[in-house]
Amino acid sequence: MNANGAAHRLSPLLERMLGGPPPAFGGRYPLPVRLRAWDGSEAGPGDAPVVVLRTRRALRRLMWQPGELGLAEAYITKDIDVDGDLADGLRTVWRAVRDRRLRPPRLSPSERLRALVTLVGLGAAGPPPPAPALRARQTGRLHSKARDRAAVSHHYDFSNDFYALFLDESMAYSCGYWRRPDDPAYSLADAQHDKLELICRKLDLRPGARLLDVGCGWGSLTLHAARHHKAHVTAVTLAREQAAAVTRRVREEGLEELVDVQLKDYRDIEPGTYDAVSAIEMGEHVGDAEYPAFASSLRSMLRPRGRLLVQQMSRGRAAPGGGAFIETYIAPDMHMRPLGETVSLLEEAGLEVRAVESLREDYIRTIAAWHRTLEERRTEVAALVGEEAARVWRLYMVGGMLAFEERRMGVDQILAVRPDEDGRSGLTGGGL
Ligand SMILES: C[S@@+](CC[C@H](N)C(=O)[O-])C[C@H]1O[C@@H](n2cnc3c(N)ncnc32)[C@H](O)[C@@H]1O
Repeated sequence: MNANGAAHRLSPLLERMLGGPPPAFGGRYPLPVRLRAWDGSEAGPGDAPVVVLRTRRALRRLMWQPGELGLAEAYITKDIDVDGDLADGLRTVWRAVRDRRLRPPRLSPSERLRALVTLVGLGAAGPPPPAPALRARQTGRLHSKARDRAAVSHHYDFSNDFYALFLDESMAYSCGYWRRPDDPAYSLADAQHDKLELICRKLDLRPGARLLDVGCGWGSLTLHAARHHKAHVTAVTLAREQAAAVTRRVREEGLEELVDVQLKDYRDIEPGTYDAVSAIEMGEHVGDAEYPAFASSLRSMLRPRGRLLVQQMSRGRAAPGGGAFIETYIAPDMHMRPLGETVSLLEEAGLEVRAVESLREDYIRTIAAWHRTLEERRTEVAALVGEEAARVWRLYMVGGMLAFEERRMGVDQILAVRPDEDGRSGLTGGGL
């Protein structure tokens, strides 16, 4: 073993930089992971997940951009890696942050100087490396129509072929409803079908009913409602590639009489009196200040006693966005809030909330299924979108799974009605 190897020189430095406040009886918390450096040297606990610093450039990234984004970018560019299961590695780091055994880097001026000397000694000091080209660049006023269009385009116009590689055949890009999770023959496609059916039942869709599907994605609910329930659907998306795909699918299935696809912002939807409105994992894009007006416009689109189904992710008030990595590489400008606050906002808009159902565990299963397929098809994925994008998506999937597993995020279906002026809801009480 090389006791003078890079890992041995880095380990105490990182412990000093990142270690939480010392435990009651002195000493420092050891790093929660084992380090393996580019020269093959290793340091740290023997039974911990192994973080591999493949290059000296990894240190430059972390030095110039400490924290979540620097770490993520070092992973994306393959400067660092996790040996074995990425979820184990992230889970370990996340728990150490949660338990304050790790903290954001903080150094006194003299420690900073010593850190620099160590890095120079390792040949790892230098200017900041360029960021990966996949970064989203957001300009303009937050949630202006132009900025929202750009944010939506960054994520959803990325590549229809790529999404088709890992979504099930319905192309649902939202949490499924796993009715029989213990049945090995029960698949993601079954869970998405059961989710779509559940939504149609909650919305009481009957032949001829008029549904407005706001944020229709690649058309999973739109097509299901038209195909199986003979509903007339107005399907709205802000993503050009999605609108083109839904239009093509509608034509292929001969559903032109039932479906009208509109490429537009929800703020530009023509007034209507729909029997039902759905917003399936679209509200996360709306923004905090804009949500009351969004909720009002959903209500205004309903006829009296019409029903609304919102499926939406939730998150603690202290961390309403997706975090630095997701904001920069996946979906900029997302805003989530605790479930109860969304319920209040819908009620303040004049809607009556009738039922709330949590699907948190279902999202762990849904993302696990997407992730499994992306891993099984990793060669095709890399050929289609490139190795860096494949690594962005691996990080996104694994990080998302952990967030739902550890209850940092939730996802819920909220059923609401627009009562008529005499207060009648059209529902008869319990039981949907
Ligand atoms: C996560 S996808 C959900 C897709 C679909 N509902 C499903 O379950 O598969 C979010 C959708 O919201 C749409 N969206 C986001 N912001 C929007 C806006 N300002 N106006 C209209 N649609 C928007 C996106 O275009 C995308 O179709």
